[in-house]
Amino acid sequence: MPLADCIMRHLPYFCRGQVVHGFGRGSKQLGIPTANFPEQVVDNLPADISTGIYYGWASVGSGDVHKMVVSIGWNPYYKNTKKSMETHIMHTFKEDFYGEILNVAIVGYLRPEKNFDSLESLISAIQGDIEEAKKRLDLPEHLKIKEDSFFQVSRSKTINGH
Ligand SMILES: Cc1cc2nc3c(=O)[nH]c(=O)nc-3n(C[C@H](O)[C@H](O)[C@H](O)COP(=O)(O)O)c2cc1C
Ligand SMILES: Nc1ncnc2c1ncn2[C@@H]1O[C@H](COP(=O)(O)OP(=O)(O)O)[C@@H](O)[C@H]1O
Ligand SMILES: [Mg+2]
Repeated sequence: MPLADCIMRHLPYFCRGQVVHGFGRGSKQLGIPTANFPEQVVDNLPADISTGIYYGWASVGSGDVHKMVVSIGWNPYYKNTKKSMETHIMHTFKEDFYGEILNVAIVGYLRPEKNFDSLESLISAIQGDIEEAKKRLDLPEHLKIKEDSFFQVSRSKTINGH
């Protein structure tokens, strides 16, 4: 089966988990903070979902649903030994949300993970991903996922306190 078919079979992919600390490499200082999922959520990803850069929707706790990009893999630029799943939400938050529940719906695939010659080229690739994701998420087929009951449930759950 072609790689893209393999990936698309799993999309949209919904998952949630508590936001944990990453490697603290200062992605925040670079203007691109990424909310990291715990190991358990990463281990639960379908075995044949390819590592790479994806886009979709995300909410924190019972908050609003925003556009997001997510990186799944070993960050070849940093040569991580542990697979990570990190979400950058296209929204300015008033404060950090470590420990809160992050809800994500992955709807599309952008590219494989790559190594880069410099930090600047990694940053501009990520900025390119963000712009591309913003555009693609305006397509009706993706916009409808924003309204999915997955996000509604997380809202009512929290509001009703169970
Ligand atoms: C949209 C997006 C694309 C990314 N693409 C790559 C990539 O191609 N190669 C790579 O090594 N890391 C990539 N990263 C991961 C960054 O290297 C990572 O977010 C950074 O190391 C910060 O890690 P930290 O949260 O542990 O501080 C990407 C991250 C995002 C959000
Ligand atoms: N727009 C955003 N997208 C993702 N995380 C954000 C955003 N704004 C603030 N944050 C906070 O920044 C943290 C991630 O920053 P980062 O520099 O990647 O550190 P870490 O290495 O701990 O993941 C998230 O866990 C979250 O609490
Ligand atoms: Mg991070």
